[in-house]
Order: sequence, then structure tokens, then C-alpha cells
Amino acid sequence: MNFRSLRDNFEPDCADDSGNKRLLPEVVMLPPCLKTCFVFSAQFGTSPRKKHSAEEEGVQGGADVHEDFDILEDSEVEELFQQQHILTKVGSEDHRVLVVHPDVKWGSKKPQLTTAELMMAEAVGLVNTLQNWTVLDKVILSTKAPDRRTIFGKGNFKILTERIKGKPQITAVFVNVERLSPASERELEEAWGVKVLDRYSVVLHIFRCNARTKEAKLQISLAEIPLLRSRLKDEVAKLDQQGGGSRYIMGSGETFMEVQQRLLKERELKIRSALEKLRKKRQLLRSQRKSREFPVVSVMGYTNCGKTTLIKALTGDVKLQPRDQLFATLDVTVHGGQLPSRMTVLYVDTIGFLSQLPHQLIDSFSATLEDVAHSDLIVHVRDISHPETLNQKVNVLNVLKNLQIPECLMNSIVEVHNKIDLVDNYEQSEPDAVPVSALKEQGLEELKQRIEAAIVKSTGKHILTVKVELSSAQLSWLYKEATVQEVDVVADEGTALVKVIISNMRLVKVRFPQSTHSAA
Ligand SMILES: Nc1nc2c(ncn2[C@@H]2O[C@H](COP(=O)(O)OP(=O)(O)OP(=O)(O)O)[C@@H](O)[C@H]2O)c(=O)[nH]1
Ligand SMILES: [Mg+2]
Repeated sequence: MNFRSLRDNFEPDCADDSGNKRLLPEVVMLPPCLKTCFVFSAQFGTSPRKKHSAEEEGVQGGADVHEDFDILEDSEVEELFQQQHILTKVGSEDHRVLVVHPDVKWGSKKPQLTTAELMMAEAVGLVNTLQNWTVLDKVILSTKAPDRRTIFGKGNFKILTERIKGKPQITAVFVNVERLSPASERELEEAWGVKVLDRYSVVLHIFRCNARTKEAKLQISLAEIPLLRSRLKDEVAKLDQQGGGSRYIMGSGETFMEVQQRLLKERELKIRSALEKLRKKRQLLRSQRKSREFPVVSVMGYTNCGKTTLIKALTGDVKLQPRDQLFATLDVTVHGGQLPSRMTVLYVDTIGFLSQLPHQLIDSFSATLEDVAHSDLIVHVRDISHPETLNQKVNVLNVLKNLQIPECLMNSIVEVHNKIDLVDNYEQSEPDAVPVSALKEQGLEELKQRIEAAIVKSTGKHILTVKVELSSAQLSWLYKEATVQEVDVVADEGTALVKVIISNMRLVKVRFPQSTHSAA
């Protein structure tokens, strides 16, 4: 018996004690491959048929979940997202870039688990992610003290300067360090006569180009505040040298610096309060999802490892658009999918991680990542074909630790080795990892089974089949309290075998016979 006929057959049973017609299980608006099945909501009510679609809960569809947030005007967000003049140095123009990687060979600043060549490759990848930006030249130069203003010692600095001067086509130099001080940036720009960028400004620029939703735009604007602050200090220091920065502005009783700082503070407060509004909405969506008992699976991993592709393969959501680009996904989006036992889960697509991503950048995205701490399971996707796959794993786990993810979630992470199609003779090095190719849709059934087992464990759910008397209220109780997966009516007995997924808490209340009981 299929679910549609079930729904038709059992409609008369769905009246509550007061005689009101109860809500029937609704079709959840899931991706096309799932549309044929019904998800029986635990939501019964006395109100007229109120549709509880997954879309209402922020489940996609593909369209951007946060676009539905109507609590903030577009113009309000756009105003806050407008690039500030102190930051326009990255601007909208195209760039021909020289990438320089300072290689620290000794001491505590020497990077572990990676090489200068791999770090250079990642820096080049960042530039190539930007449309119309090209890498014209690249060079690795050693340095003992990357913190000094000119990054390099005299000899290497001279070599670099000559190289830049010898290529007049170069419009910008990307120094692959986390953050340059404004004074250092200014000194280098004066010496080289071109724009000088660090990792923070390049990543921020990528974020700016990829931001689609209000939340992403606000988070980026927030991440820019520290940059604005340090640049402001530098500008004022420059003005002071010319004898102007600390002067009072006529009639205001404030110096130029004080006015600018006040404006910046006001801007920061506006952004934070706008983000807080979105956060409240997010909390609401989260609690709605919880009350519907859809388990939530957060899909995390290094940028470009294939998170979006994997969710697309698991859910069939054709609107998802994986891209060979760093930070293609900047917004947390939620997509419904089904596990082997027909349990519906919500996959959360998240922003990717990057090594040496400045903390302030991560902090500004922490509200987005708040959802992760509230999920039932984390799936950690790794690009197993990447030469730095191990380093990337360490990086992701470190960020997760810093996000204060509950220990039980950290201990139950399902690790996925993605892109096995790109590895010749792939051999599983870590027995607990699940090998897949999200692109070629290989290994997905095994992965779904692993996810299901982990979800059942983490949520304390049970999958069981119970026998119900059709003349009693047992069936409607199950519809209300559990996820009904299958109903087999034994017509001459007046009974039905009902396969359900039920939480531990509700299981205690089940008083009718269980024919099979698989606490999976
Ligand atoms: N060959 C191969 N390519 C894959 C596989 N999975 C993903 N890709 C490719 O890897 C690139 C990145 O995929 P995405 O799914 O956008 O990666 P992501 O982790 O969501 O990236 P960000 O959102 O930028 O962090 C795309 O070009 C995908 O087609 C796979 O299993 N095999
Ligand atoms: Mg993505």
C-alpha cells in the first residue's frame, strides 16, 4: 500500500478528542527525487489545514533559505555592505598579480604538515578564484622574520623589488601572510608602486564577490571592521605627520580620529544588531525543525572538498550549484534527504575552511556556524585526492574544536573520503572513513547507511514495527508521536503492521505489541 492510499484511507481516523479534524500528514516539499514519498509530520492540530512544508522551515528547494528573511530591508543591508573608502584598495578592478610566499624554514613560525610549494599553490588558487584576476608571476622567498615590516631581509627584499619593477604589467602583489600591518602595507606599496594584499584582504574580497544573502553580506561587513580600524589608525598617523589628524573638527568638539572612530563603532553596532535579528530567526527555524524531529546533519570540510556536490548527490537537489572555486558556499543552506529506512534528514551545507584563515574572519561567521553545534551529526568531507588532505583534516578539526562543538558530536563525526575517482588505486587508509565519489555518485548507499546508524545512535531513536488495532487510536497516536514509514494493513484481522522511527522518550509510552524491534 502506498502512502497516498494510506492517507486517503485513514483520513476519517484523524479527529482529535474534541472532534476536530486533525491535520493529516503533509507532503514535505523536498527535492524531486523525494517528492513521491510522504513524510508524516508529527504535527497534528485543531486549526484548519496548515501546511508545514520543509521550505517553511528553511529547507531548500535550492533557493536561498535566508532570502526569506523579511525582517531586514534590502536597502538596510546594502547600505551596511557598501565598501568603505578605506577598503576600496582591492576595488572592483581586475588585477594581474605577483604572488609571493614568504618561506619560514626555522623556528616556531615554520608551518607544520605542509610545504612552501603547497602553500603557494593554495595562494594561487585563491587569486584564480577571482574573476578577471590572473597570476602573472609567483615566487617563494625565504625569510627568518616574516613579522618585520618588509617581510624579507635586505637581500631578498631587493631581489623581489627588482622582479616587480621588471614586470610593469603587475598591478598587485599578494604577500601570502595572514595579515600585514597597515604600516607594512604602506611601506611595501611605496617601495613597489603597486597594490599590496594579504590573505585577509584577498579572502575578504572573494567573500564579497560570492556573498548572496543578507546574512553573508552582514558577516563580511563585520569582518571588515578590524581592517577599517587598523587602516583608520594608519591614516590618522599619516595625517598627524602632516599636522592634521588630531585637530578638532570645527564646532563638533571631536577630532577627526574621534569622529571616524565613533562612526565605525556605530556601523559595527548596526551590523551586530542586524545580525542578531537574523540569528533570532535562525533560532526559530532551528526550534521548528527540532520540534518536527528531522535530524540535522551538518556537512563540513575544507573549501572545495565537495560538500555541496555531496549534498546534491545525497538529496537530488538539482538547484545546488557546486563550483570549482574556493568559498563557493558562503551561506548555510538546508536540504532535505532520505536515509535507507526512509527517515528524512536535513543536510546543512556550510562555508568551507581554509588554513590560516584569520580568526576575526571565522568569528564573524560563527553565528552561521552556530547551527553546527545544534546538529545531530557532523559529516566531515575530505578531498582525498588533494596533496594536502591530511593538513586540511587537521585544520578542520582544529576549527571545530575552537567552535566549541559538544564532545558527543565531535566523537561521532562521520568522515568521508571524497573524490576517490581522482585517486589511482585508492586504498582506504582509515578504516572508519567512508570512501565516495560525490560527482560519480559512488559509495552513497554505504554513506547513507553510516549516517543513519549514527543518527539513530545520537538521537536515541529506534526503528521498529508495531502491530496496531485499526479500531483504536493507536495509529493516529503513532502518526502524532513518531515517523510512520510503512503501514501494512491486515484487513481480515482489523490490524496493521506499522514501521516507525520513534524516539527513546516516546518509545516508553508505546503499550501495544511490537512485532519486530530494531533499535538499529
Ligand atoms: N572528480 C571529482 N570532483 C568532485 C567530486 N566532488 C566534488 N568535485 C568537484 O570539486 C569542486 C568543488 O565542489 P563543491 O561541491 O563546490 O565543493 P565545496 O566543498 O562545496 O566548496 P566550497 O563551498 O567552495 O567550500 C567542483 O568542481 C566539483 O565538481 C568528486 O567526487 N570527484
Ligand atoms: Mg559549497
